[in-house]
Amino acid sequence: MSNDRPLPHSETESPALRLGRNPGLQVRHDEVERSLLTPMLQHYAEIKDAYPQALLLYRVGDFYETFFQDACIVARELELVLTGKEGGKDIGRVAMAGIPHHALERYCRTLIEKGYAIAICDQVEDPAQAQGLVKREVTQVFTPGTVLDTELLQPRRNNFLAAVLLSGNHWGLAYADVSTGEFCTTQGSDRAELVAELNRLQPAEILLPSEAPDINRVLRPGEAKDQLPAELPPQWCYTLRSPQDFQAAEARQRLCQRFQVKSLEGFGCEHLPLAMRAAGGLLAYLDETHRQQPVPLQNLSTYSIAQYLFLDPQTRRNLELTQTVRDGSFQGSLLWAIDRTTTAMGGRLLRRWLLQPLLDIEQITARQDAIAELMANSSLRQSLHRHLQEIYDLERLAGRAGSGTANARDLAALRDSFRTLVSLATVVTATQSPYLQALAHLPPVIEQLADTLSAALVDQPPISLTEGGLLRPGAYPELDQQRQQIEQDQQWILNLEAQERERTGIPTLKVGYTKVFGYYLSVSRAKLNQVPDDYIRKQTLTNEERFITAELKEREARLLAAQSHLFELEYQYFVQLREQVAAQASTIREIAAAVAAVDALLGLAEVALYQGYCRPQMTRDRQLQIRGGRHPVVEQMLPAGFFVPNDTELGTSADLMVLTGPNASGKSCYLRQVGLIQLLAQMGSYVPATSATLGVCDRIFTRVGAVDDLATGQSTFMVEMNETANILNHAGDRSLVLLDEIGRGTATFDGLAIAWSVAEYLATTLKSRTIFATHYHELNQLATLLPNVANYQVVVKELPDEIIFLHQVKPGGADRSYGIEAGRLAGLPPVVIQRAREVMRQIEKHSKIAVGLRKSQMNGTAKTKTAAPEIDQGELPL
Ligand SMILES: Nc1ncnc2c1ncn2[C@@H]1O[C@H](COP(=O)(O)OP(=O)(O)OP(=O)(O)O)[C@@H](O)[C@H]1O
Repeated sequence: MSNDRPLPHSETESPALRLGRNPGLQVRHDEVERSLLTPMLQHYAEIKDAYPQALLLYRVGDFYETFFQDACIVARELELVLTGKEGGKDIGRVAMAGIPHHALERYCRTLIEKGYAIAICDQVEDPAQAQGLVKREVTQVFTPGTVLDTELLQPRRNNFLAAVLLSGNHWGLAYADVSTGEFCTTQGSDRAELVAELNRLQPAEILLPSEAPDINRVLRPGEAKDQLPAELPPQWCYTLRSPQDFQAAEARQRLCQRFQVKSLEGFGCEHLPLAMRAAGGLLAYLDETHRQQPVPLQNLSTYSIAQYLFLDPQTRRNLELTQTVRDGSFQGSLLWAIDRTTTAMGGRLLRRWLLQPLLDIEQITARQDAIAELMANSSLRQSLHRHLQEIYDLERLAGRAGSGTANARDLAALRDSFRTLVSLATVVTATQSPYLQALAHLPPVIEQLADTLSAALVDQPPISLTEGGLLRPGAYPELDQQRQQIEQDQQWILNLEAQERERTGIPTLKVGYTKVFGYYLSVSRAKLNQVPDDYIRKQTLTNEERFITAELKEREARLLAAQSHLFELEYQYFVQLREQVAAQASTIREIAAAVAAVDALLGLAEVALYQGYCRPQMTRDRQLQIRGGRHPVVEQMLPAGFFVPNDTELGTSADLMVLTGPNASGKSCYLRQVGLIQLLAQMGSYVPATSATLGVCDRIFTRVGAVDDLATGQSTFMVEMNETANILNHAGDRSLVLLDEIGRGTATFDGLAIAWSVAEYLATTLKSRTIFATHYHELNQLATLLPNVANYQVVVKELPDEIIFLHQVKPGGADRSYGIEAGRLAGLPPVVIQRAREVMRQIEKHSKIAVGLRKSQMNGTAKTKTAAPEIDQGELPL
């Protein structure tokens, strides 16, 4: 249902508008004469002035209401009914849309996902006690990159806030996840690398210094593209910030102050000005959005993108690492196929490993060693798995404790996790891998915290922190004393019923309690004549009369005062406990990182065992040898045993493989399989093959499929050419290049010419290890001309009426694509198929290129670069 309907004209048009505006437009909060608004709307408008960049959700009774322009947005985005509310004298009705308070989190999540910032304005006094307008204040501001609330975050994904600083072609990038405290920074000199890095992080919000007048404005995805530098993709959410926060001196001072250091030398960015300035700009924003309590961050860590295998955005997309190309779903992605982690922390780390594969063989080997050890010990695996199931999200819980937002259930979750960690330490004592050993030696403070929390907190505390029931009896003598007094008074009230029944002779007399009237004695109408003189009438109902006595009132007052004092005390002791935990936030996070790594490795060990993966041997040379390789995702999608394994050999004799074969025979699948095996190996995982020896790659490039990029106004062919240019400008002899059907989107002969020269350049100049899948069978000639090119084909079995796909990759070149056969299988009308066959025969007979190729095939195998095929588009005599 769309409620994006404008209010009737008469409802919004009013003489009280200060500014002239087009009739029919919704009135904004800053367009009306304030003094004419109702007191509540005046207050709303004042607060809205202070938070112009956010949607203001204003608590009224059981609803969070929005008014004016925010109401129109909220109604549209959340598909809510847009109503109106009387705005005040001469104002008429103004737009209003509300969400029920109990559904706040759900709706906030949707708004944040759509890139809005939200300010929550709560009632901060009891409406029953309020004199006049209830006091309200903004208690929380959520922006897409700064949310801390667990309910608003996805458990298995980081929620990154990034800050970007551009200076010519140079750039600085800092990012933080406020829920886990991770805070990193880097800089570089190629903007394409910046975009690739942003693509890896998928930030929820990017801060950008800007001279634009509307500083702090949140540009939602796709909005105000013209305010962004050309390279920065518009699909993210950007917040424009004052350049002041990004100035070197200011940024440096802010960072030093925050981390209590004299220089940033220890963090590695003292001499990386752009990295430092981006980090300072990011911190300034966090300080502003979390004024009441600073976000607890881990120490700033400086990294270089050259430490990791470089994957550009299209390669990440084409290899379907975290989502499929077709519909963006998680199912069918590589992460889906290999994620067997138990904890959310492990899930987040595995995603990071996948998107940031390693270059360092020692680091890769360390992960492989851990996987091998886990694979060899099934009881260790089972025991670890059982323990991991009992460990909550320590990273985020530590963050909530540190930011003062953890409730008693969060501390109980930490307590239970700490206890599990203590027992887990004994499980891993006899292990070898440093990854596992990291959990064997728990810092003593973890056990101490487990004891403190166990002694203090009840087993299952309530969510509310102000209604008692949080702390265990016996833990705090002061609370016990208070409880004792309360119990005495409660007992007195309980005894009162029997006592009064006896005194009055009314056997049905009862003691009751309501929130509004407190304790009372209830007497049925029939027995009213037996009520003693000291009873004070309080309330009359149809069948009964309710009374109090002076003594009951006094006890009640004492009881309620004692109870509220108890709740207050409990809260204070709870806050002390929370502070004790917060003080250890960084130790907890270190343990969390170790747990996450063990979880990720355990998951990889299980995939390796159950999917039959092997340990790849990693080398420093250029060898790429795979025996019995499989596509890790496709093999899981097919029934067991259906996937046909294939070998690959590159970097020894041949650098470039020309791969031909009929449509739908499995070329693209094979191409991706090689890329995925290399990537899995460099993240430290085992790989789907019977054996593999793999030289470490510096970059993997893919050019697969053809998609129009309508957003940037580029045609299919231009996208293809841009991507190819990017590959040729960045690939080297350490890179792996996977090209699928280059040159397809233009005239056949232009396409073939481009494909030929691209392949030749890759093989002769760049010497990248390359698989070049193509339907231009003419490219098979390259193997006769260049020593490091080899032909492979995906073979099919040809029967009289059909072809059978064998999905086997074998040496040699295919000479047919069976494209017409594929068209027939897809259901093209028989008459079209028939005509296509005729046309095909004519082309084969008369095309000069076909004739040229036949000639050159007959003329032998001279290995020279110049002997390209005779390409001349002849007239087709159809
Ligand atoms: N090795 C294999 N074992 C079993 N099935 C496979 C194998 N390789 C591919 N397939 C199946 O064949 C289908 C077609 O494969 P793919 O898309 O790779 O073909 P293609 O040769 O690239 O086709 P086109 O030239 O039309 O793009 C895949 O969806 C997959 O299910």
